[in-house]
Amino acid sequence: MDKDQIYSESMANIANFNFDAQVADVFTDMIERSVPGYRSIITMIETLTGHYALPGSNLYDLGCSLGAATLSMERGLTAENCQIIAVDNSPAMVERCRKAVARRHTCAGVTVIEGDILATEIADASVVVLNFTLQFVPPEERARLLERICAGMRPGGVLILSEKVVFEDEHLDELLAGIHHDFKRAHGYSDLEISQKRSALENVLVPETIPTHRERLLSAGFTSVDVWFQCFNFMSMLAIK
Ligand SMILES: Nc1ncnc2c1ncn2[C@@H]1O[C@H](C[S@+](CC[C@H]([NH3+])C(=O)[O-])CC(=O)[O-])[C@@H](O)[C@H]1O
Ligand SMILES: O=C(O)C(=O)Cc1ccccc1
Repeated sequence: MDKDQIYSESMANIANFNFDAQVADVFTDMIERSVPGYRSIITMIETLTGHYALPGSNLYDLGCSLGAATLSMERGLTAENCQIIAVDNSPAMVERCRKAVARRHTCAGVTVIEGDILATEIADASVVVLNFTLQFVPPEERARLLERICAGMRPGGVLILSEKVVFEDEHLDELLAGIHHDFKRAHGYSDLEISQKRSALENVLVPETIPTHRERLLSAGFTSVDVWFQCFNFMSMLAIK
């Protein structure tokens, strides 16, 4: 696995973060060293898929990157005749995701689509995964996307929504952001790398509070919503239709 060193040298201008080939090449290393609990969430998506997937339904991985959640869904799937649809709008990610899926010969029912999740039809779904993707969608588009996802789901289906979050309590917010930086330092990132990446993510990754996510999911039509995993300022919610 290639090591993420994208922000290791001092940069005069820091461009907005984007999912290009340079990021795609190191993405697994980057996300594992940057997101506390990422591996646990990926593993649990397997268990959750086993529990919620309904026979003959569709399963979606929206913003699939290299397909880590897609492959986890595929491993956990026991229901018959399901289709897994993985979508990402980064050509570099999609190209690598297709290769990863092709390497697993059990992945007959997986389709990888290069496209915008804001324009992807969601139909007859029992499991939908937004694993650290909604945070990159413009805030004003988020409610409409969640409404469309809910409308395209079967009753009893689940949306797994993982996000970086902020906290209303300013002291707690600073504390958990600081602990996240400690986590990154402990995983080999320098203060320069951490601060340059923070600048690149400004206005690109827009985190919200847990109550904002909960209320919007309920307004979108989900009946039961709660956090099932949290590590510092990263969490994952279940929203059941
Ligand atoms: N509008 C959009 N349409 C399609 N894709 C999008 C859009 N906006 C962003 N993306 C894609 O969403 C992904 C977000 S990464 C997901 C990790 C993965 N889920 C994982 O479980 O490893 C999270 C992170 O980097 O923190 C990128 O691949 C973008 O190209
Ligand atoms: O690195 C960070 O500070 C993050 O917030 C997580 C992240 C992980 C991978 C790509 C973009 C953001």
